[in-house]
Amino acid sequence: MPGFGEAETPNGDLSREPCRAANSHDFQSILSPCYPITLKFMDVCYRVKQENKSNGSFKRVFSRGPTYSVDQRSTVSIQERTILNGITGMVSPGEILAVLGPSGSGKSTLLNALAGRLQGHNLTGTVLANNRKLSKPVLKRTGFVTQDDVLYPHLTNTIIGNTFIRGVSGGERKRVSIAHEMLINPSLLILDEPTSGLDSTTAYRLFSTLGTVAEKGKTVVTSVHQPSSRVYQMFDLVLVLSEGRCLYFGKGSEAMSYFESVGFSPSFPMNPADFLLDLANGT
Ligand SMILES: Nc1ncnc2c1ncn2[C@@H]1O[C@H](COP(=O)(O)OP(=O)(O)OP(=O)(O)O)[C@@H](O)[C@H]1O
Repeated sequence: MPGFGEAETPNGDLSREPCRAANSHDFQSILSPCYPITLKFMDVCYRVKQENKSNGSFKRVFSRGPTYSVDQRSTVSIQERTILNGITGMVSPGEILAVLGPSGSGKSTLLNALAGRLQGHNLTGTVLANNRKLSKPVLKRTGFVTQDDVLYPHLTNTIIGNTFIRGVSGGERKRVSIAHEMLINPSLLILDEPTSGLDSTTAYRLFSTLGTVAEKGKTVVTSVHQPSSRVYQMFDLVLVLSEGRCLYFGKGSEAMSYFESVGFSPSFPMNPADFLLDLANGT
């Protein structure tokens, strides 16, 4: 597994020669294919303001003709909701970081924050690539595969299609989206639910491919809903989210022993991912 500063040669081999861009920060070298990215994120929080409409009592109004009601005390209050709460972690070239958590726990929001896709004062905390704030050249070296298949749905004459325009299956479209992002030879590849719509064998194959991608010195961050145990063991690092908070960040292989040490262990052998999701769901 390559460490920071190890470079990929043009033929795809990993060399021990330090990557020039890791040591200098000139614009040209940052765009070269051998630029390895270590991603650090500290105390990432994302808050949104939400409108809460509450209807008070209704007054029945009687007049000639039909009876109708008037909303007398309809109020609108603005409430702040915390989607991500103090998320901290790090992932290096050659590693796969998997973000696990129940639906609505904040996985997509975190990936968007790490990919520099969330801006404004709603987002606080720090996201660094090689100890520097995310810059345009770094973002150009970042591939992002969204949860939805957004690849060319408007081009009705492609064989890709979308939900309504059948070309290829959803899973195949997903893989085309991933291949599309791989074309830019990203140093950092972020994938939101890449295995949704895939059967477990295909999901396993996909993660095997991502493992090969990581071995070439890329940094891979992915959210995943319900990985099988053989997929789980491919994750170097795991970050478990529950209602926007981090339940666990560390090596995937050490998650079970960590929870056992704090008094949580399954009563029978089970897929670590299932156990972690149960914990995140509070069951
Ligand atoms: N801009 C926003 N405004 C209001 N609510 C938001 C916003 N962004 C995210 N949320 C809410 O934050 C929560 C987390 O959303 P997010 O999509 O990150 O969850 P998730 O873990 O990826 O879910 P899923 O697995 O279902 O995709 C959800 O309840 C979502 O509705």
